[in-house]
Amino acid sequence: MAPSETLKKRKFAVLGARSVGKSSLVLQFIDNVWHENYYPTIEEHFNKTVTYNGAKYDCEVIDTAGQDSESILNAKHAIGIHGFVLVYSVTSRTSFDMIQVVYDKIIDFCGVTDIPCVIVGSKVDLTTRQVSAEEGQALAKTNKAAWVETSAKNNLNVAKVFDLVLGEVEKNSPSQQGDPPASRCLLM
Ligand SMILES: Nc1nc2c(ncn2[C@@H]2O[C@H](COP(=O)(O)OP(=O)(O)OP(=O)(O)O)[C@@H](O)[C@H]2O)c(=O)[nH]1
Repeated sequence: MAPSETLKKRKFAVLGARSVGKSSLVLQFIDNVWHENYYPTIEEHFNKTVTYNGAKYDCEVIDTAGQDSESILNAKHAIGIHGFVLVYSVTSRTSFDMIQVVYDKIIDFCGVTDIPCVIVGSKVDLTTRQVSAEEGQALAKTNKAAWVETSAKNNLNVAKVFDLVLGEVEKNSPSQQGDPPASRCLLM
């Protein structure tokens, strides 16, 4: 990197129902590791430098605890966040239904109509599918979000998730030179 070139910082929150594979996705992206065992997450932060459109970005990824429809959105997972990764499992209709719930909580909290976001259908290596690709795409279209299906187990489309969310963030960056607004949330 040229001395004058500054690393752009971007912060992403990974949200979704319990056990959909958020941590597995993040760990595969950050460290290229895969764990079969399930360890519920409280909250973990990771950093990775990625290149997008020839520029280097220092990406902070927040792996959050699983949500349900009763969960209150943690302010830390909306304020100062540039892009959102919303994960459901293609093997769980309930987790798919949670995506709109979480999306709506974020836009309500931030007082905006849409957010830079990628919707992720995880665990496509499993044969017990409950949510079709068409349903995933339709949900993403409704919410003006990017969409992709992944398998953390087989490292399928994992890097693409973060490429897509970075793309959604940079799309909203006016000049694509400066920093885009971080979720446009204000603390009063
Ligand atoms: N077959 C398969 N299993 C997966 C995949 N991703 C995650 N799992 C499994 O699903 C279980 C839950 O994965 P986690 O990554 O811990 O899920 P999480 O969403 O972080 O869970 P919470 O911390 O409770 O929110 C674990 O047993 C993983 O091994 C995948 O791509 N394929």
